[in-house]
Amino acid sequence: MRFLVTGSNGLVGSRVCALLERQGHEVVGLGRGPRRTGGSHTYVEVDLTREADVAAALASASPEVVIHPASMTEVDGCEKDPEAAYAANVTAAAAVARGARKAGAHLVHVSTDYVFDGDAGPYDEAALPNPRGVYAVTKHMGEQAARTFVPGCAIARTAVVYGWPAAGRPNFGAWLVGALEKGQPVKLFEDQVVSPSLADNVAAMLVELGERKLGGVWNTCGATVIDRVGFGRALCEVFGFDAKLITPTRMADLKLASPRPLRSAMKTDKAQAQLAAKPLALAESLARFHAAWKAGQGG
Ligand SMILES: NC(=O)C1=CN([C@@H]2O[C@H](COP(=O)(O)OP(=O)(O)OC[C@H]3O[C@@H](n4cnc5c(N)ncnc54)[C@H](OP(=O)(O)O)[C@@H]3O)[C@@H](O)[C@H]2O)C=CC1
Ligand SMILES: Cc1cn([C@H]2C[C@H](O)[C@@H](COP(=O)(O)OP(=O)(O)O[C@H]3O[C@@H](C)C(=O)[C@@H](O)[C@H]3O)O2)c(=O)[nH]c1=O
Repeated sequence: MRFLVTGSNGLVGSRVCALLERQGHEVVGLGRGPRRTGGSHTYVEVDLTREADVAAALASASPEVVIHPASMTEVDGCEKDPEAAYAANVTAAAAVARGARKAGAHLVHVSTDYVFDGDAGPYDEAALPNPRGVYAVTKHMGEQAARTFVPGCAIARTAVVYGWPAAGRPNFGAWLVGALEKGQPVKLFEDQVVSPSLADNVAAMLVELGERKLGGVWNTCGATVIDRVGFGRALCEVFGFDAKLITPTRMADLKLASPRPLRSAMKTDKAQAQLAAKPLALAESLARFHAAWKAGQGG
């Protein structure tokens, strides 16, 4: 099948492209600026906020499936620059969805657990979003844009994505490993309960949603619900790092620009039951993360 993947220089997009290539699909990756990933897929440089350029890229690629992970993902950055957040998370999402519609392509639109207020997680796919903060609001608007132009699209929500090697901005897992392996202390939130997700596992679920042209909302995240300190301690056990380097802290103690949900974990029963690519439990995800890290170190 012919796939178009946005954000192909980013963490999720790069893993989606790599997996599609391994599976023998034709892949066109769209990214901003020069190509920053390997692989043999076609790469096209496009600023997704430029609607005419997006339309031209989609028309020329003529994909059967579009996977759209590209986004402004710096949560505090979005709060400080709502214009940029709106452009990247709403205008671009609408442009990609319009292009997919014109091409007659299926759309897998990638979104976030942060569409929820976090007052009552874990959430299933039927739960009603109540986004707080500019990142969350614009991601929710992006979902609506995708559904407007491609009603049969998949809305794939994921959460706290980590992977090695890190592509795109530093991810939570890679940031932790980088600090802990140097013996640097870290402060982790004990009061934020999430569904950490290994990038390769997320990619596998997104690709399946594309291949099977499934629509509707899907929680495409890890299967384990855990707070950030619990994640850090589990990571220390798998990597052999000193868990005493972790100091539990509360989110309110850090003066972050954007509000964040406290309990935005998501239920994975639907994906577990209906997808061949199952959401992985934390132990398995961390084992794979560790193996990738060791391989990257030549060990
Ligand atoms: N990472 C996480 O913890 C989570 C991510 N998600 C969602 O998953 C998706 C993928 O996230 P992830 O891969 O981690 O994010 P990354 O930040 O690693 O990648 C996003 C990519 O989008 C690109 N991009 C942003 N704006 C534009 C633009 N105007 N034109 C072209 N490309 C653009 C970025 O380009 P550039 O490199 O030039 O900035 C970057 O390569 C997003 O939709 C995000 O909201 C959901 C929950 C958690
Ligand atoms: C999680 C965490 C972060 N921090 C710091 C690091 C950083 O400066 C800031 C924000 O951290 P993070 O980037 O990991 O957290 P955050 O930006 O909230 O991560 C979110 O990203 C977006 C894209 C999503 O959609 C969410 O699912 C979620 O993964 O807080 C800590 O000091 N301790 C912690 O336990």
